Amino acid sequence: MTGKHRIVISSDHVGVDLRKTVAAHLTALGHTVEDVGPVTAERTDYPKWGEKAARIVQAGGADFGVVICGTGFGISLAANKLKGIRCVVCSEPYTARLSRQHNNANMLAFGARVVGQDLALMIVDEFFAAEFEGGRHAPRVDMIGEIETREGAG
Ligand SMILES: O=C(CO)[C@H](O)[C@H](O)[C@H](O)COP(=O)(O)O
Repeated sequence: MTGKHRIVISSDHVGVDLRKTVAAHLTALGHTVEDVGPVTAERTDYPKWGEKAARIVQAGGADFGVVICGTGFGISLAANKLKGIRCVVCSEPYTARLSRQHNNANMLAFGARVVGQDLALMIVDEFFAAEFEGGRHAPRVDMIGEIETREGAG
């Protein structure tokens, strides 16, 4: 999946400013960005924003999701509750690239209290420039889906 993507982005209250910066950056790069909020930085709860973006990715309404909270942890944990979502927390570009190449991550999370704006944009650029390599990595990613299936049936 090279080139331009459909990307949904959300945050909690901590990530609002960084989310708007990242959304503008991705739009300027030619991606189609759906910013699902929140609009203001009024205190809110990260699980609902992680779920909101993840449901859109899961339903095929976006190719990828970007979610931002204070650390990236809470909002990624919520997103990863949905079957088919592989949301990774990245605080630097190397793991962002590898998460696409090896893990076929379909959502990227980071913390607005962890990374600054410049580093966040480097992380995003690396994530969206990389492609899943398939090969030996494909059955491992499939195994994650099989765990989800077994868990759902249990
Ligand atoms: O990082 C987060 C969750 O993993 C959140 O963005 C918040 O920073 C954290 O939950 C603290 O919330 P607060 O109401 O801003 O203190």
